[in-house]
Amino acid sequence: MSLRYLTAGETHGPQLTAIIEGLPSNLTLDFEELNFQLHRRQKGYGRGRRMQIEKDTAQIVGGVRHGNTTGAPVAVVVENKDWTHWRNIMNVEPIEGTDEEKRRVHRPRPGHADLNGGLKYNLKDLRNVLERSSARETTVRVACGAIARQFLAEFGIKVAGQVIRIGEIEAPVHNLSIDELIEQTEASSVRVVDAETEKKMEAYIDQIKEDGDSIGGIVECIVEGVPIGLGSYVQYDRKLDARIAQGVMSINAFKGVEIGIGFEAGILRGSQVHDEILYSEEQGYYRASNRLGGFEGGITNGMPVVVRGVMKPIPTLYKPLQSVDIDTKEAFTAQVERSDACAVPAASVVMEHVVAWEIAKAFLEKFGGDSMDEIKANYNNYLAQLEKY
Ligand SMILES: Cc1cc2nc3c(=O)[nH]c(=O)nc-3n(C[C@H](O)[C@H](O)[C@H](O)COP(=O)(O)O)c2cc1C
Ligand SMILES: C=C(O[C@@H]1CC(C(=O)O)=C[C@@H](OP(=O)(O)O)[C@H]1O)C(=O)O
Repeated sequence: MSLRYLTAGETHGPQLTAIIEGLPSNLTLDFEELNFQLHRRQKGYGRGRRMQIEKDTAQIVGGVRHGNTTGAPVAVVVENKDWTHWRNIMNVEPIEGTDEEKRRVHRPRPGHADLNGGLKYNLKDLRNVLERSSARETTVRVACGAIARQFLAEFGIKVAGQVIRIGEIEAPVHNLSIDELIEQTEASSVRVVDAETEKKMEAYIDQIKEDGDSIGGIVECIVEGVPIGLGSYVQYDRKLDARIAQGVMSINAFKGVEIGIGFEAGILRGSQVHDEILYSEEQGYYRASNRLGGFEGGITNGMPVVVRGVMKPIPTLYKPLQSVDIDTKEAFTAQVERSDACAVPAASVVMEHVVAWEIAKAFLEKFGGDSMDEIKANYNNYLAQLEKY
């Protein structure tokens, strides 16, 4: 059975829920580390007031005993603290009340799922759309990814993320190791490694917010220690770079994905793009560069996996754009809901976990087994095979 999960829950409902299937038994979970990852997603300069209300904590309500997975589906719950303020508005049972009391949404926000969702599901209260389309759902996606990340760590695979750009401001290129990158971005409010860029980005976000506007950016995820051979060229849906791209594109507000140098590959010559092959006794086969971001033929080549994603600006604007009231069809400005001005730093944490998930899934497909011991034996066997090749 391949690794998979489903999520359920609304942004202002009682909780988000995820059920993960396909995890092996005897994976020891570090709950503190899991909650640390949820906490990281909540941070980042430019977030709105909601993040001050929530204190995201994962409750594991199935599939784990005494800290270890059992092989059964793992069920994860994250409560919405804000629900206490929305209890009546979000009631499952019918309740009497005016539109105002029900916080009905009827002036769709351009760029959010409001209008498309309303038309598609024939919903006249667009709250029914935004409650589920909200990026609040990424909380439990991070919880699932954090478990995947712990699984990968058992095999020495490390995941880092950083912000490359917020609007007009670009972070300078650096040469840090993955451990240094993890440490330094962790200490930054915008998840960059130098203090000067951090200050510039903060001031820029302040200005955008003051203007009643929003801003997007570019984020990067790096995964080190990935073995050669995950994914496959033999079938379109087994290409791991393609699966990672789908995962990244599925994050709310993401509009594009690049692997390695990505779109630059359309500008440069072949001799400037392809990574030359080298061999040494200690390292085996390796590459002189990593422009292709760790992939050839949809298969990992042992170099770090490097993925970039672009996030558009947040659709909810405090100075709203033109829209149409779905009741009267009259021109109106879009509804204003409480909102972030910039969620790029938070989104980079989401991307790390989405990428970790896809790699863990491909890892399990290759070295699959029902327990950690079985997977480790399969993995070591494969490493020995590579060595003999
Ligand atoms: C971490 C994160 C936080 C977000 N916060 C908001 C927000 O506060 N307000 C908003 O309108 N959109 C926010 N978004 C973006 C919307 O969820 C997204 O634009 C919407 O679901 C429509 O989907 P699409 O942009 O992928 O087409 C956020 C996205 C992410 C990843
Ligand atoms: C709740 C989260 O992000 C939310 C994502 C979001 C949206 O429309 O996507 C809108 C906002 O919701 P609210 O109106 O309740 O403040 C964000 O706060 C979160 O990231 O946990």
